[in-house]
Amino acid sequence: MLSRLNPYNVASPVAKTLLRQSLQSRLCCPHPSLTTRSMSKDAPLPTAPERVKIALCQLLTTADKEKNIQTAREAIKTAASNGAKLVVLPEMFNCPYANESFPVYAEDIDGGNCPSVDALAQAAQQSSVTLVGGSLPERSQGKLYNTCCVFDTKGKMLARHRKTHLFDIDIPGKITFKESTNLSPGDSLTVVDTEAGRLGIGICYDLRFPEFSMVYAQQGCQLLLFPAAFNMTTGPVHWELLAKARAIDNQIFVALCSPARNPPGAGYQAWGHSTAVGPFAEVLATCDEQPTIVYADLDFTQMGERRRNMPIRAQKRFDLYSQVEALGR
Ligand SMILES: O=C(O)CCC(=O)C(=O)O
Repeated sequence: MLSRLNPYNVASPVAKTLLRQSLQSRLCCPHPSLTTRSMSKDAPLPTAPERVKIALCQLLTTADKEKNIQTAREAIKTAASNGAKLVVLPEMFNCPYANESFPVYAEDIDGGNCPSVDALAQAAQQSSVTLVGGSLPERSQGKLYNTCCVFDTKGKMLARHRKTHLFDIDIPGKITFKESTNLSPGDSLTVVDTEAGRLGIGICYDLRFPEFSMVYAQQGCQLLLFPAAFNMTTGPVHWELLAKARAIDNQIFVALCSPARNPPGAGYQAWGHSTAVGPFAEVLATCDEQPTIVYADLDFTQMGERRRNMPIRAQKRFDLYSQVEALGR
């Protein structure tokens, strides 16, 4: 059994085996809202590494889809040549972040009409990296989603995460955005086993919901990855704070990958500041708003140490929290 004082120590070989067994048995009756990929009987789980070098590609998106795809390809190649094993792209990397753009740039992944997705698969394979392909507008059965595709080092798509919490906000005089005008929400959380570790995938606004990240931590994820595009109102105050909050809530690694900031006058100005945070809420790497690639070396064994030092998971008083859902409504 996992030690009560060390419930999260997924880095130890024994814990890894137990976690694997427990997750495999859970596959028989998975919770309908949780999608766990690459865990079929014929696809053995990749061995979780103890360390991984990640690259957060803060790309400048333009109205030219071809150009955006090419920019992504080049960044993936550069990141791999600098030793990154896991490469992450920003939210809506192939189009301007605007409700009017989503239907125009959308791709039908199931229908095979998806040049951006094909390019990502090829780039992952050519550079032999695990790729979390930011997000793009996906068209499926008459609906549009904000979708993140994850690829293995052979270019095979391991998972698709559809943004579950849509960005519908109104801060008068500052920012009003209603993603639900054109997009539909996804209905599942996405845990992906990759050569770079067990990943929990969210998109931007998903970061604001602590329960979302908590489920991923409970599922043994090592790293929470959020392609995201915060804005000039919430970015300065909430971006790093939220990354640190999710990291410290769950004693887990968190990384956020933003687009670079478009010039003043552009329809949407992203905050930038792509950032990786460790399980003690320490900023491991960050940047400003310019196009760049942020690299971070993650040592997953630190999660076990943090959780041993401060075993908050085992100390939780779930007996007192049962009304959280009712109170939240
Ligand atoms: O939560 C925020 O402040 C920004 C979220 C956002 O931009 C998004 O979900 O696309």
